[in-house]
Amino acid sequence: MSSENELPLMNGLPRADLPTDEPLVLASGSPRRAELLKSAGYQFRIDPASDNAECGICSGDAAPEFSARNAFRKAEDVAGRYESALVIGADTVAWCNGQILGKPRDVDHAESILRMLSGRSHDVYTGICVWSVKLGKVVVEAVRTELQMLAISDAMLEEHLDSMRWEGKAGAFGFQDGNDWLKITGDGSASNVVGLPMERLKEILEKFDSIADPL
Ligand SMILES: Cc1cn([C@H]2C[C@H](O)[C@@H](COP(=O)(O)OP(=O)(O)OP(=O)(O)O)O2)c(=O)[nH]c1=O
Repeated sequence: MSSENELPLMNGLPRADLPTDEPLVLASGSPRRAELLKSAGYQFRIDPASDNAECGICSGDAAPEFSARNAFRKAEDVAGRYESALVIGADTVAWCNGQILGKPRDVDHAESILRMLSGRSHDVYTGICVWSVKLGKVVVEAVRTELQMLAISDAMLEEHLDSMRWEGKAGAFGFQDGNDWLKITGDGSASNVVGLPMERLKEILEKFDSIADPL
């Protein structure tokens, strides 16, 4: 087990009964999402969406719409593989100063993202899509968590970049990595920052029949 899995935010995660008898499928290759679902006690299989299911960042996109759209597209891609499945798609981005900050392309990109976030308040949005193939119904939305990044010194930045903990993570940081320069402000969800809003997922599953839209 990695140290990421031992963080308190992975404990006591809420879980709901599924709204249909379909098998639960996580349409994501993110190890964090799998860990969150597993820690909450869900039984599921992992079947990541194809890389081309996601659309890239276009100018004018805002993070809530962008993350919800990509969560939908990932779920749609995977739902097409099943006769019966309750598919969860998700997409996480940081949002600062009107810019969407996704996963860094390389270390230079990670550095420029972190220099932008340093000392600033910003948001993390996770788009979530729950798709019932059998019912032909879907819920798609975006959940926001507000964070404050303290000013990071050059030495802290260098240590973080050298550690490679930025890799594959939106905003070039892992909240779960326990950096003391990152704080959630307000009552936002930590699991949302790490890739799946577990509290909202529980509500979506509980209310699925009444809130899901027909496809
Ligand atoms: C902000 C933040 C993001 N992340 C991760 C969650 C996601 O894995 C990743 C954002 O990339 P995503 O494109 O949302 O997901 P992914 O590429 O990892 O997986 P898939 O497309 O198959 O669903 O950043 C953290 O682990 N910690 C954090 O604090």
